[in-house]
Amino acid sequence: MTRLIDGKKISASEVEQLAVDTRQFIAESSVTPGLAVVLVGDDPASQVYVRNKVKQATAAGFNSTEHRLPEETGQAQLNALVEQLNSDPSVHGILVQLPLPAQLSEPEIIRLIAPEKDVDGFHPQNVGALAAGNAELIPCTPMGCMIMLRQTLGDLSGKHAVVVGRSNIVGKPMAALLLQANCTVTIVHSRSQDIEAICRQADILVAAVGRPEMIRGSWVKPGATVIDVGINAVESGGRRRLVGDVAFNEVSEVAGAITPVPGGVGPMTIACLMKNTLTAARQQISV
Ligand SMILES: NC(=O)C1=CN([C@@H]2O[C@H](COP(=O)(O)OP(=O)(O)OC[C@H]3O[C@@H](n4cnc5c(N)ncnc54)[C@H](OP(=O)(O)O)[C@@H]3O)[C@@H](O)[C@H]2O)C=CC1
Ligand SMILES: Nc1nc(=O)c2c([nH]1)NC[C@@H]1CN(c3ccc(C(=O)N[C@@H](CCC(=O)O)C(=O)O)cc3)C=[N+]21
Ligand SMILES: [Mg+2]
Repeated sequence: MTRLIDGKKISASEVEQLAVDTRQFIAESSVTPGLAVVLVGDDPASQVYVRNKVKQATAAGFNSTEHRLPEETGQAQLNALVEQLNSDPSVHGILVQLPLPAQLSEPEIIRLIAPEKDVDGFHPQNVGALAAGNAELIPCTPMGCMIMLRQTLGDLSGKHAVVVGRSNIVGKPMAALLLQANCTVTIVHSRSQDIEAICRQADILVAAVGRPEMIRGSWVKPGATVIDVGINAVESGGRRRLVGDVAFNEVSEVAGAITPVPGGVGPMTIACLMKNTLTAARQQISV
């Protein structure tokens, strides 16, 4: 029988522990961690994530603020907001929801965020620290995947991990964390050849592609652990629903353990954002 990795449940227990740690932090420091989420435009999916983030931040005992800017916002205007948040001592974590509208530069805004407040872990300084194996602020989605993998498998040493996708926000940091955990890591992407055969070698298969149900049952080694990062909205029978990058029904007949969509990686991402916010607050008050 395949084991379901319940991200909703694991994230709830992470947030519960975090609320305890936060209460203690506030008692000792008299500082309440603050998270600022910036949303440019009105992408409906982003609005869902932002709402979930603000809700979880409140549950963890943080102050949280939401900054909504119109779709046609210019770079100078967004830069000014980030600079204001950088210099606001009540804000310990800043998250700018991606992707940004086309007229705005993502690299420019990511570089502008104060590295110690970069709770996404996307600033070049934090990316460098991750590559060197000494990061404090680790990208939330890969961190959430690692928590689920450790809970499922324990020590990951020597396992062959295959990551499908090489984005800066998921694939690359995921591969870095798996390497740090002593896995043998293979990354495949849109130019790779014979992806199926490579996936079939994986003890750990992480799909972060953005293609609905691309990974089929025949691509998976019996007993493998499968982590599905994909969040894809599809229409079926006139209804909109979410599916992952993994064909869940097929793959769950082969895999040893698998994450569902929804209820897998998504809630873990938000729990890890909260963990990073507390980490950031700790670092900022200790200087
Ligand atoms: N659950 C969560 O918390 C989160 C979920 N997501 C979801 O995860 C998925 C991936 O997100 P993200 O990393 O931002 O996506 P990107 O679009 O930035 O990257 C997708 C990656 O997949 C590769 N790819 C695309 N098509 C294929 C193919 N046919 N075969 C092999 N590789 C392919 C691309 O290759 P190339 O580089 O060559 O173009 C690229 O590296 C999306 O569904 C997204 O919604 C994202 C973030 C958080
Ligand atoms: N700067 C930045 N950082 C991000 O971390 C970031 C981002 N931009 N842009 C978009 C992606 C996507 N993302 C998700 C977060 C939570 C869920 C989530 O909570 N999903 C739930 C519910 C989903 C639903 O019902 O819509 C689930 O999978 O069960 C999904 C996706 C973070 N991202
Ligand atoms: Mg992207």
